[in-house]
Amino acid sequence: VSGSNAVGTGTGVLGDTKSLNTTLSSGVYYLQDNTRGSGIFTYDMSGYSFFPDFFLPGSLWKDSDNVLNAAKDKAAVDAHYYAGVTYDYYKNVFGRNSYDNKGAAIKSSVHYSSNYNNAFWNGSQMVYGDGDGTNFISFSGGIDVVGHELTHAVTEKSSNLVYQNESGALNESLSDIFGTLIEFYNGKNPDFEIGEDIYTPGTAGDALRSMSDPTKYGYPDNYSNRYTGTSDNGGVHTNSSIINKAAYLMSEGGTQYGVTVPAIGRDKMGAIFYRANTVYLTSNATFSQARAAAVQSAADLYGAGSAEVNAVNKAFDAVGVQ
Ligand SMILES: O=C(O)[C@H](CCc1ccccc1)CC1(C(=O)N[C@@H](Cc2c[nH]c3ccccc23)C(=O)O)CCCC1
Ligand SMILES: [Ca+2]
Ligand SMILES: [Ca+2]
Ligand SMILES: [Zn+2]
Repeated sequence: VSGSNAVGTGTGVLGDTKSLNTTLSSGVYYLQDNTRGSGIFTYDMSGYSFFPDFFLPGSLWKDSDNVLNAAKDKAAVDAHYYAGVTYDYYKNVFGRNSYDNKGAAIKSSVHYSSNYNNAFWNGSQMVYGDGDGTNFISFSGGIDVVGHELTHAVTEKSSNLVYQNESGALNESLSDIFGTLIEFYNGKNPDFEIGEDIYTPGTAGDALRSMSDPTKYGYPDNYSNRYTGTSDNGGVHTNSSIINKAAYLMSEGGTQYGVTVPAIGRDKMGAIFYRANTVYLTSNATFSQARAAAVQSAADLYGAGSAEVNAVNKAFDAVGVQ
């Protein structure tokens, strides 16, 4: 909508208060943030569940008084706010202006379908379900989930890794890696777990995946244990854990299968994977090619004989990827 910039307040999925960039138009406030790129727009799908995709994005979220503290507001508040944090991360850390580096408008829809236990990037926008309330709560309540989804858009505009088999697992891992780095950038209860804030509200301390110990949830932490079947596009959400573990080891250090990896920290790990995604990886990249891309990226950034290059090699050794 066309109108004037406003700042509202809202309550998020976890009950936390945050300020929101909104737009005032004809006496109505909209979740339209004009301060970032071509804007961040958050829409309402109202739980409509009959062929919902046909109705995306839904209607631009409107509010009467710029105070979004009702129960149905929470998912919209977090989708809007965390999209802004994700925009800020890519802009401030890598100088990237939105997911296309050309300031593309960022669109999110919440209350997708009914009891929808997932979230996704559909090629044009982010879409969030509310969960069934037992297995999941509203997916936009997880900043690592929001960062994960928007990173699919970054990857699409960069390496464009094909969403199946090893390239698909790399695609998935990049989304978990940057979803996590965005969670650390935001600074609230950051961890190397995925989806912990929106998974099983009745159970504390669990998550969808763990980058620090994928085996906690039955996922592989080495190439020899990779899934080679066809479900989930060839196990893209399973084999991603192998690369996730390598990224974790690079960042935090550690030893597995007799290989010790020295820590280089989150920021350098992020810089290496960002350069790999935007400069070296091609759409059909294998895990082995990802190792080469990460090594080359580290060499470009820190020098051929650097401790960073050594850490990258050791990390991929530790997960059995040559
Ligand atoms: O973006 C993605 O990779 C996932 C998108 C999945 C999807 C793809 C196509 C159409 C609909 C949904 C969504 C997320 C995901 O990892 N989903 C996993 C785990 C999962 C979420 N809800 C589930 C319900 C049942 C089983 C598994 C799941 C999956 O779809 O496998 C990413 C972060 C959290 C949710
Ligand atoms: Ca997390
Ligand atoms: Ca839980
Ligand atoms: Zn994903």
